[in-house]
Amino acid sequence: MSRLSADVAVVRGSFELDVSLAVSTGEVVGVLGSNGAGKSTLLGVLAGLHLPSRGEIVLGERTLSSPDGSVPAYRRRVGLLSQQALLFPHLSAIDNVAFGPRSTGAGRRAARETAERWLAEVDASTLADRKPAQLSGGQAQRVAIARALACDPELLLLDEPFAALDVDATPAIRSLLRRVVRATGVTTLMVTHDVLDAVVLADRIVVLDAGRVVESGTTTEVLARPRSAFAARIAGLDLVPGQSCADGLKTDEGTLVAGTHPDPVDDGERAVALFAPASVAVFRDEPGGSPRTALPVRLAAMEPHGELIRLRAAPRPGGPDWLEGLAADVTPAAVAELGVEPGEEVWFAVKAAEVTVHPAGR
Ligand SMILES: Nc1ncnc2c1ncn2[C@@H]1O[C@H](COP(=O)(O)OP(=O)(O)OP(=O)(O)O)[C@@H](O)[C@H]1O
Repeated sequence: MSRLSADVAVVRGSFELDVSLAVSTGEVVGVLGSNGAGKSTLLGVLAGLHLPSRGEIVLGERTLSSPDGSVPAYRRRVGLLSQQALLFPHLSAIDNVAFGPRSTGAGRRAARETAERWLAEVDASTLADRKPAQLSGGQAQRVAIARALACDPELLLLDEPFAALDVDATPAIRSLLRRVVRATGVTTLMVTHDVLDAVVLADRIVVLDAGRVVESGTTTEVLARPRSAFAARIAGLDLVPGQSCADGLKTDEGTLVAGTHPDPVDDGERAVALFAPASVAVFRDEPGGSPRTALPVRLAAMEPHGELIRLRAAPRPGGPDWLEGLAADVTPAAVAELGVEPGEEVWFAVKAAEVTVHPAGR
C-alpha cells in the first residue's frame, strides 16, 4: 500500500484540470463536486487513461507520470471500479476475478485461489460459475470489487461505485466496500455525488470545482464549515459526530442523539447522526415528551431559505463545538411566534424517527 502524491494538469478540449493532491497510505479520500467539475478526469489521469499536460504522479516509490514519461495503465497497479461492473461477458465470475492475477503473471492455479479468496471476501462464492448476464446489478458489483482487489492494487479508484445500483442494494454494497477497503488498507480515492458515501467511507473529502480543489478536510469539518457553494449545498444536512450506541449515537461528551441505524454499525464504532434541518423544531424552553433529542444552543444567525427561515446554531458557553452551524428550517410564522433574536439561547429538538446513524470515517 502506498502514499499517493499528484500535482498535475490535464487538458480536455476547453476544460483544464489542475490539481495538487496527497493521499496518505491507507487513507480513503472522497472526491466531490458538481457535474463537469473534473472528478472523472482526475481518476482517469491517475489510472493512466489521460495523459497530463504538466506535472508528476508518484505512488509509493514509483513515479507513474512525469515530464520524462508515463507508466502505461496496465502496469500502474491502480484498480478502478466504475458505476457499471464492466465484467467480461464471456467469462464466469471467477474467471473475471482471476483475470487480473493471471495477466500479472500468476499461474492458473494461484490465480484461481486468489479469485476464490476474493469472491469469499465479498460474499459471492456461490456466484463463481455464473456469467455476468446471470448476475443482478448488486451481485455484479460485488464481483467487480473482488476483481479490482484481486490485482493487489497499490491505489484503488472508485468512480461512483453505487450510482448504478438500486437503492435497496446500496447500503449492503457500501458497507461491504467499507469493510474490504479497511481490511486491505489500500489507499483509495472515491468519486461520489452522495455525501452519505463520503460520510460512511471517507476519512477526508476534497471538493473540486471547475478543475480546481476548492476545499479539503474531514467530512465533518467541510460540512460544518462549508466554504464552497457546492459544499454548502451538500451540507444541507445536519451532522453530529460521536459513537454508535443501541439507541442512536452518543457524542464524545455524552449527549445521546436518538436515531435509527440503516447501515450496519457496531456499538462504540465512530459514527455520525444525520438529519434534515426541516425536521428540527425550535423551542425557547427545554421541551419534554416523545423520544427526541433536545440540544441547548445559542442562536447564531437567521437567513431566508426558500419559503422557510434557516436558524443557525452556535454552542452556548462551554458547549461542544459540533453544535456550531447546526441548522433548523422553520416557517416565518413559527419564528414570529418564538420571538427570538440572534444571540439568544434556544433549544433545537429532533425526533428519533428523523435521525439516521451511519458509520463514519476514522
Ligand atoms: N472527451 C472529452 N473531450 C473534451 N472535453 C471533455 C471530454 N470529456 C469530458 N470533457 C470535459 O471535461 C470536463 C470535466 O469532465 P469530468 O467527466 O471529469 O467531470 P465530472 O466531475 O466527473 O462530472 P460528472 O459528475 O458529470 O461525471 C467537462 O467540462 C467535460 O465537458
